Amino acid sequence: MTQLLRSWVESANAAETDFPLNNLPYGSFVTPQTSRRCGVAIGSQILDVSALEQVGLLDLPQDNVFAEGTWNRFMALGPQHWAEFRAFLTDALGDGSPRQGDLQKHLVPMARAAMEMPFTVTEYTDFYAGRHHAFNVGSLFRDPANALPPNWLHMPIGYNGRASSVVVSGTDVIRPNGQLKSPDMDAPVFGPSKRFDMELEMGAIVGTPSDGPITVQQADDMIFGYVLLNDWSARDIQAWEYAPLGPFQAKATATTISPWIVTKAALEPFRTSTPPREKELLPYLREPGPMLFDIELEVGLAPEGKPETILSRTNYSEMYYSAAQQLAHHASSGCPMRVGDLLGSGTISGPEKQNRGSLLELSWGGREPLTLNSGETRTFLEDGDTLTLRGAARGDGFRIGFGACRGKILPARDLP
Ligand SMILES: O=C(O)/C=C/C(=O)CC(=O)CC(=O)O
Ligand SMILES: [Ca+2]
Ligand SMILES: [Mg+2]
Repeated sequence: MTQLLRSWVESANAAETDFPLNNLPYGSFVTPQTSRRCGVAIGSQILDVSALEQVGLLDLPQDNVFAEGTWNRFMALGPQHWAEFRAFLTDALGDGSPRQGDLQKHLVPMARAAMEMPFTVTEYTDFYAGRHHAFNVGSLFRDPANALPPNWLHMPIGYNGRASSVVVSGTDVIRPNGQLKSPDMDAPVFGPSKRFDMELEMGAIVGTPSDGPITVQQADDMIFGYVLLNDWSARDIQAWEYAPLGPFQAKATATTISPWIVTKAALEPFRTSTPPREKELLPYLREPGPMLFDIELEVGLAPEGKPETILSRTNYSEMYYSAAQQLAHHASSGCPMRVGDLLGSGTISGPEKQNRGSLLELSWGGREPLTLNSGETRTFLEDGDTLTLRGAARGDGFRIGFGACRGKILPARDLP
């Protein structure tokens, strides 16, 4: 098991930090004094790499890689530069580094910074690759006897989402209006969703473009890093609109991501395999090695002014298909993939009730309300609720964390 790497930034050596030297995730931030910057999380601090670039302390093949304050231009430099930059940071932030004096001036306390979107999302696709979630939703929306669609064990099913809807943690989420029609109604009405829900997912970020089919190994090599992702979902809008083309407005309100991109490099020690195949996959989808990661996940709900209740705990290793398999499938038609494309894993539910990654499943379609620590009950989200996803891979005496992925629900807009 990998050990904690010690840093001269003391807060990075604490067992409970999300951001030890082993992690070094990438984000974007502003402070009251500065415009948008690219930063690297280290303990309770952010290393301002836009400033390091400006003063000439970085050795990169191009100018102005970090000038815009997003990580897209850095991603486009490619895997060799990703590795070199990470090696530079690991060395320069390591205990006893002679660069401490130069870098110390460019540390910003996280408490003074507000996080922005770490990258510009080029396109966004969401998958449906968690077996427990697909089984549960199939049972609730369709037929418990045929819960999994016939194609499900043969390919990672997905839909094209909206890049424009992806927001960074901390952004409020306005309850959507939409067409609602329950089975007992003759005609739909238009109004606020009454079954507004979350989905606990991971997002994979494409860092290398492709133009044509790729192998699963090539797909894994193309992935730059991972974020936590909450695919906010209006179940009442979804149930009425989804046939036959899939989710549309139900999932177009917002998708929240965690502020830090945890690189694939930081997650390498935590690789794990997808579960045994129930049906043999076609060759283009077979994995040459372990391509999932052991990442513990949880979701908490805090009503306005009340303490949080943990609703669910699960693990990314529950997925049936890895992000690499999803990316290989996505490109299999010749669909070009681009730097900054975001792939949602699909909702990550586990085998037990306390491992379910959506309220749809936790409340079993609204029929079994949950009781919160405050004594209130919930089937779906109420206005004023704050939902927080957290995730970390656990090493020996350290954790590779993502920071919180949080959103608060605001009341629906007045109708147009
Ligand atoms: O089974 C359906 O009709 C729809 C399921 C979903 O909610 C789609 C989705 O976002 C997939 C996922 O997150 O796993
Ligand atoms: Ca989803
Ligand atoms: Mg969405």
